[in-house]
Amino acid sequence: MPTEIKIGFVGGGNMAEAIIKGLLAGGVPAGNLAVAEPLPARAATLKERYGVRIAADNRTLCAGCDAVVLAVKPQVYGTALQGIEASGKLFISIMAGVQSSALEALLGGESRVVRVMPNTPALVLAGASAISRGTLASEADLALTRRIFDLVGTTCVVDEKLLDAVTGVSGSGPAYVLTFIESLADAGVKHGLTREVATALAAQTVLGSAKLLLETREHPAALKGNVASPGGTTIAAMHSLDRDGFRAAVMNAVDVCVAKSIELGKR
Ligand SMILES: NC(=O)C1=CN([C@@H]2O[C@H](COP(=O)(O)OP(=O)(O)OC[C@H]3O[C@@H](n4cnc5c(N)ncnc54)[C@H](O)[C@@H]3O)[C@@H](O)[C@H]2O)C=CC1
Ligand SMILES: O=C(O)[C@@H]1CCC=N1
Repeated sequence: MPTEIKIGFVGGGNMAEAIIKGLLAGGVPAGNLAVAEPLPARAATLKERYGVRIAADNRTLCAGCDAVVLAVKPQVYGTALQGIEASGKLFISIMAGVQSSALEALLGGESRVVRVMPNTPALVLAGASAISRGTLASEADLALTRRIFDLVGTTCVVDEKLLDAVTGVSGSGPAYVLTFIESLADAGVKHGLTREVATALAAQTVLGSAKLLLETREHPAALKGNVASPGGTTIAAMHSLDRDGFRAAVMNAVDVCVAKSIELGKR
């Protein structure tokens, strides 16, 4: 990561904080990072925790940066970017749904836009991000964006049309997985475990299963088969999950999430 690059964040919420943490861990000096955040208490927290500069407003922020991360909610980006001078900068949007063409049209000029769909495990440097480049961004812009997001987890490059699917799988995915962990822990409590023990067992089971899958590169069904002994406990549980529509529930949730991402992009 070039340490001289100045990176600004429009919006200093959860995802901005995650990326800031990664950049600092990757050796970018705090003095080269700036945030424009309208909530004074939140801005003060970011300054105190990370030593980043706080810009007076979005225009001032953008004027002093080489790359600008758009980390506001999709519903407010129109007002957040009013009067911003786009030329000569890279805009990295992490907003769900918002197309690079819409940003290019709003920013005007030769605006270089790269889109990223990260996720909240970036906060502990274990995120998964998919990246795609707008029409005016260069290969170097894509490479720089990838280097930034490599600092907070894994990255891949996809066609922009697939970013809604990415949102359905990994962008929103932590919420599904955490609900699964919560349910598994609830079941443990129902059967007599303490909340603390049940949650620790459930969370480690998800972490360990993911690690097993990523390290062996086997198909999940094959690894699942290794758990299920003939006539044993697991296959009885799997039958119950299938009867209750577990897989369909997950796929339906992703359908709804993808549709919502597409809808956000049409506003
Ligand atoms: N939270 C998540 O899991 C993920 C979120 N995203 C995307 O990241 C973006 C940010 O999400 P979060 O960090 O979760 O939201 P957040 O609500 O934590 O942060 C947004 C921040 O923007 C600030 N803000 C509001 N209006 C502003 C304005 N006009 N100018 C500058 N700042 C303004 C808010 O005060 C807030 O601190 C969203 O567009 C979302 O689609 C993408 C992937 C995952
Ligand atoms: O819920 C949302 O809209 C954002 C985008 C992906 C995760 N959170």
